[in-house]
Amino acid sequence: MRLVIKETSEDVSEWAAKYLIKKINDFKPSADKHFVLGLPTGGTPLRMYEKLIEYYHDGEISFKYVKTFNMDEYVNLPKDHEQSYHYYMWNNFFRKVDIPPANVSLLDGNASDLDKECREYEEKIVEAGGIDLFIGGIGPDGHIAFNEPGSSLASRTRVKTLAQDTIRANARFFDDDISKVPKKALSVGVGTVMDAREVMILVTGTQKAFALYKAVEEGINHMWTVSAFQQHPHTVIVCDEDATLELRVKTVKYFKALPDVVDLTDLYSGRTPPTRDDRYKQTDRTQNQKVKLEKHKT
Ligand SMILES: N[C@@H]1[C@@H](O)[C@H](O)[C@@H](COP(=O)(O)O)O[C@@H]1O
Repeated sequence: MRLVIKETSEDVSEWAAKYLIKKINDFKPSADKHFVLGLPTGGTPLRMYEKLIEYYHDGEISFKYVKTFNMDEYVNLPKDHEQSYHYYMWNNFFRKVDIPPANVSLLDGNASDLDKECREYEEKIVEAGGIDLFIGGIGPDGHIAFNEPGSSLASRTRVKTLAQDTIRANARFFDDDISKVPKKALSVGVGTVMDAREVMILVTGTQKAFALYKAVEEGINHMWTVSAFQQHPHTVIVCDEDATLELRVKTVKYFKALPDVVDLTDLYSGRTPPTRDDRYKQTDRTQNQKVKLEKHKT
């Protein structure tokens, strides 16, 4: 396991976005060789998605040959409900990049046979060739996806009843009304994520500090399901300073002293990254060219 400690949550998002871009670009995906990506929802990865969209507009990354599998979805929440993970993913990411809709897989929490839905999801992952990189976040109780404390560390995709802590934590998305939070969800299992070739977990904020300590410094324990990744050969946890508050100084110093997991400074191949203003200018230029062409035609 590698722990990458960045100063702020903004730096975590930037690092995670660049890391993913490097992984996809190094993979050189094509029509017959898709990069298969596991994706999370929640507040933590939101800024990473925004950055990926910006890099997509800058021409640094394409998702044309990427297939995605999301971690989880609430049961019985309509897909177009603002808090459904379908809504989150389409509105915060998918429809803003060039991923073909057919390449997107999300669990259907409204399926008539939920067990069948989960079984087929696992089969679909296998058919896609397995997941190259699974990105995840964690709950304050150390759960990954919806693998609540006590979940089997060998679990596969299935229906999960949410823990009271999770319902409470997610009430912020449902008008702070606990009664509105769905009580069940479909979730990939810990075993499903463990099967990925690589796992990247994002952890930010003091509210996650105890979970990070359990994940890194204590033993593997099904009461803190993220701790399972100590046994994964390629896990990188990216966290901010706030999330390290419960770690020993020794642990923090050790990980900070390690050389970078990968050099991400070459994303722009030595060029200066375009600023937001540059991007707007580019858009203006494209629009102006279109107007000129139209005028030329008439
Ligand atoms: N099922 C999701 C998890 O996949 C997510 O990691 C967690 C943390 O969310 P946040 O990033 O908003 O703290 O929330 C939910 O429980």
